[in-house]
Amino acid sequence: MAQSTLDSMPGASTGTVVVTEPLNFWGGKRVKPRQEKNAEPVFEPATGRVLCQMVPCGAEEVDEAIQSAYAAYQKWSKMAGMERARVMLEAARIIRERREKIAKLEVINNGKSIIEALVDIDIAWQSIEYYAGLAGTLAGQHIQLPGGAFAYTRREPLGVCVGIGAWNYPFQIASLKSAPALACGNAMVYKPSPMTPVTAVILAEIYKEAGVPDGLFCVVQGGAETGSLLCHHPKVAKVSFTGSVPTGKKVMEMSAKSVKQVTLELGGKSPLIIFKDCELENAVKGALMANFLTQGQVCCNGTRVFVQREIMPQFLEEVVKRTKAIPVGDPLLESTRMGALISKPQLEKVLGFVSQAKKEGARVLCGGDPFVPSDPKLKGGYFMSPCVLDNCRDDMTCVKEEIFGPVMSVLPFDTEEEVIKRANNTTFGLASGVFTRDISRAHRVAENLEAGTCFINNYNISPVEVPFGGYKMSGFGRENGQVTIEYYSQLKTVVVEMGDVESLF
Ligand SMILES: NC(=O)c1ccc[n+]([C@@H]2O[C@H](COP(=O)([O-])OP(=O)(O)OC[C@H]3O[C@@H](n4cnc5c(N)ncnc54)[C@H](O)[C@@H]3O)[C@@H](O)[C@H]2O)c1
Ligand SMILES: C[N+](C)(C)CCCC=O
Repeated sequence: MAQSTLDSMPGASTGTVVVTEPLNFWGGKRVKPRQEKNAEPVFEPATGRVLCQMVPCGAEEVDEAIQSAYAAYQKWSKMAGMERARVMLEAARIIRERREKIAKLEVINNGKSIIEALVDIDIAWQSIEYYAGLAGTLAGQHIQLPGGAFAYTRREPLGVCVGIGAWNYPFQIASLKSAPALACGNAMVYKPSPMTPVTAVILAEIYKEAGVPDGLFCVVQGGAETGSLLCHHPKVAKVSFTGSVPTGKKVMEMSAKSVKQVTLELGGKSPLIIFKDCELENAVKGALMANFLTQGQVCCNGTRVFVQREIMPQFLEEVVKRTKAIPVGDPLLESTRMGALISKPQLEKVLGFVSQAKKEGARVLCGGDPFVPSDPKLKGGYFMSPCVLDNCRDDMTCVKEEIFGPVMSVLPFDTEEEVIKRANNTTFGLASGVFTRDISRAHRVAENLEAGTCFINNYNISPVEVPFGGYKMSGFGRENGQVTIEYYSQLKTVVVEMGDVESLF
């Protein structure tokens, strides 16, 4: 079964794939949905054609998946870290071996370019490999106490963790959440976005093939209702959520009812600050990387580009020239650099932001229109031309709200003090960036920006070894890096008396 969806991939082209296999996975196998009458069509963004049906899981199915994960957790958590590592390394190897096929399926479901999807799949296996490396290192402390007594700590798993993902990095988010969870000895029940249901189940099959106990990584399909069943389930110890701020708040509220641990990876409106002493070509390239990956549908994008006034004309000329040259079109072609947005409503929402920006006084320097590729099969796709907005002010909607599309807002500034104040004037705090040749300024700015990440002289690179997560309303907890072990484990203290009990009673 694992191979059936992927087997059609090598020769697959845009507009040809239909996925018919069940998309749920628990108890070690794909599971047919029970309530077919609730099926929702899932669209291929590049064509607007129906790719598959997503049937949301109800309470019984969610419970079955969680019970199956719990049974697997009891076996997996008793294995040595080194044993878990061996299985995880095998899963990473299989992903690496099938990277092209998985990337193709991701493109067909998500609309991003194949060149980006391949990187996403590489980050996925790297994450599993990285946490496999840490699995054997989990250890506690030994603490000496008076009279020969001592204490020690044990790093223990939490139990069944739930992962809830967004649609912009479907396979990668499922991997980034499950890798540290499994390394620590937990099981995971994962719910992908209802818009991108097809690749998480491939990950589940690969874990199974690699040798995890049946049920260790389960996939349940669905939207808000299924997500809420997961957050309320009494056997769930933790919820790791990636998505928007409003949904993140709901997840936190629901999890609070039974005091579940929560990690929230939420949205952003990140500032990218370009000083006049920067290396301009790199700064322009950085601004493009900060705005146009995955059609601009990236949480940590640097969508408020602050440019020091003296270099604004040169910056705009170069950034517009390069933006106009971005090849938009069939995401499965290697030459394409921008594919289709996730859905028609998302495309309309983003175009609406551009119209609103114009009404509020912004000037469109390029793009911002629906784009119809010449290839007839792409006529129904959700494409738009990447957009650069000039004449922006801090009070404009396009500067304040997360657009989640290929729209860069450019703002002038004069001094470092002023720009830091303006950059921090947001409820979000996911990422930030600074371009300058002045090393002291770079670190001073990084220190003063209220964001979970600051990129110096680059943007949107996130190796798996480096922690990633938000400040302020962009969330809390971290993904990637060693620190994430702490978010998927708990510390038990064992206190050992070696003498007699000195009782006060
Ligand atoms: N910080 C990060 O790492 C990161 C990464 C990717 C996306 N995002 C953010 O995600 C957003 C876009 O993704 P989206 O549109 O899928 O977000 P969303 O909040 O609409 O949905 C995210 C997930 O939550 C589920 N969900 C919806 N309502 C729920 C409920 N009541 N209870 C439980 N689950 C529920 C959805 O089905 C989906 O799986 C943007 O704001 C973006 O910035 C953040
Ligand atoms: C890999 N990137 C580009 C840093 C994206 C992280 C996930 C946010 O949407």
